[in-house]
Amino acid sequence: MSLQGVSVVRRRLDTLIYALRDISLELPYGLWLGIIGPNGGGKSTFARVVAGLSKVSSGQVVRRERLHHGQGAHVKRSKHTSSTDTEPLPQSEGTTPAPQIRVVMQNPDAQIVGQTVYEDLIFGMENVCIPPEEMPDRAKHALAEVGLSVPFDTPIERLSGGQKQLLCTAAALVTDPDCIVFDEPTAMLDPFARQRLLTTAARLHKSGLTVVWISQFTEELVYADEVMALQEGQIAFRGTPREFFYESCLSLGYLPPYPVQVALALEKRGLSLSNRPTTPDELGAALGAMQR
Ligand SMILES: Nc1ncnc2c1ncn2[C@@H]1O[C@H](COP(=O)(O)OP(=O)(O)OP(=O)(O)O)[C@@H](O)[C@H]1O
Repeated sequence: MSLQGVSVVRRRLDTLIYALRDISLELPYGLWLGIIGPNGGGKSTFARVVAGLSKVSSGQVVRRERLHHGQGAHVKRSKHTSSTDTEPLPQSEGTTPAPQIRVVMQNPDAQIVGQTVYEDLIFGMENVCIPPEEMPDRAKHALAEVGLSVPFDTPIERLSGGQKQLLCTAAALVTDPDCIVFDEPTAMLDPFARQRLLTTAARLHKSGLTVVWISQFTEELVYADEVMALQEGQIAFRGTPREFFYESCLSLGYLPPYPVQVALALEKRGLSLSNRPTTPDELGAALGAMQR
């Protein structure tokens, strides 16, 4: 998919504000795009545009179908001119289905609709007309994929916050999406549950899922192929996580991940680590190499 000069204008009382302003980028299949930005920076609006849940005020969203078994590519352009939001974009104009993009939001309770784990998974499948006989297998498979081993009939209120986010991810997976947009999915989780959700997403990404991961935590950006920082609806930075952490993070007002802070502190004392580590493992390897 690509966004070409996309702006989203919102009306607040008598003022028009740009929730997104002139955003152009490619989101190829298989990419992990990490997004960071302050409150009101435009992250959720971007998530909604990518998912086809928000109209754009100007510009184009071009949705390209994934190529399956030698089929020709099908390109779908959406141009919308309304400044209000929330009507789904028309998802398909031809015989080829539009790419499936699902969203996992910050608050699991706002998106879980079933009373039990299975009921919730069924709801998503009914929405996209999965044949009923396929549902139990798909549900079982999706739960296994996210590593949530609870019985189908588990009541939702028995799940922890972290388990609920895994269920939301499974509910997205049951429909076999091309892309999942995670909109600050760890904001309400403890560190253990955060890490578990992140590594689950990383595993799914390895098996081909396109991931858009929005977070206020810089250490969650290490998995990204590309990082985008949004400020006041505009792209303030685009590049690799390493470039972001070492070149732009601090100047944009974010504290880099701890291993980067250590490396920068060492750099200040004249000890440059050649690999510019971004993870504890990389930092350990760099320090280990210096000792030898
Ligand atoms: N439905 C709406 N009506 C009017 N203004 C809106 C609406 N949704 C978002 N905005 C405004 O658009 C701008 C971008 O909002 P958005 O929710 O996309 O930012 P965000 O980066 O996700 O913020 P947060 O981290 O607080 O969720 C903000 O100024 C916000 O107030």
